[in-house]
Amino acid sequence: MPREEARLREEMVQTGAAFRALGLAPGTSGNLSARLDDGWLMTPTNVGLGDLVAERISKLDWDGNLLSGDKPTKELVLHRAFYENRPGTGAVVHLHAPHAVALSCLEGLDAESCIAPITPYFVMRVGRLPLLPYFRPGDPAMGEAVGRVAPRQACVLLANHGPVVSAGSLALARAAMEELEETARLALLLHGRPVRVLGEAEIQPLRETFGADW
Ligand SMILES: O=C(O)[C@@H](O)C(=O)COP(=O)(O)O
Ligand SMILES: [Zn+2]
Repeated sequence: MPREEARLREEMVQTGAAFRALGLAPGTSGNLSARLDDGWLMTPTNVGLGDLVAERISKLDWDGNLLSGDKPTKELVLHRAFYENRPGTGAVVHLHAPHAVALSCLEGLDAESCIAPITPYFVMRVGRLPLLPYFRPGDPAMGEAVGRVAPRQACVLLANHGPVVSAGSLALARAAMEELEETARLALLLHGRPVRVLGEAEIQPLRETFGADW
């Protein structure tokens, strides 16, 4: 096995365990993927992210055919939507992180960006967070909807389901996901209160300096 593939498998195991330890991956929810030179690694379906085994992680070719490992996540279409529509995507993470899931169940969210720019770090790590409609998990239509926004947005929130984050690497996707969850917690804490959000003049230099995915 190529050294980079072996390294990525280990990184997926460690990342899954970290999400579980943080309480962001309850039960068998959530899935991770990472890009290889000749396809993708994806977490198997129905396996807790805290219980991943490196050799059993699914390896797929660019057509989505299983090359080795266990049956892949049912959200294959969701992950592919980012890889195929967002150049530079090196990893995709979907979790049922509790505050982000709670937020995804609220009525009346701004579908263009359902968390306001309340802190600079959210702007730098996540940027805008479009809310997509509810889809049954694994629904190919969800992949199509994600594919339409992926060229412009690195992260989305699926209504009544949870967040999906793409980034250049698994480490960056993890950082963005943790920031998204923390900001969702803050947004819920602040819900119903008058909130000062960052203005365009404050956001612009953050975009320029950190190249967030806007
Ligand atoms: O919500 C779902 O069913 C999936 O999105 C999920 O989080 C876990 O599915 P698998 O990756 O197929 O286990
Ligand atoms: Zn899910």
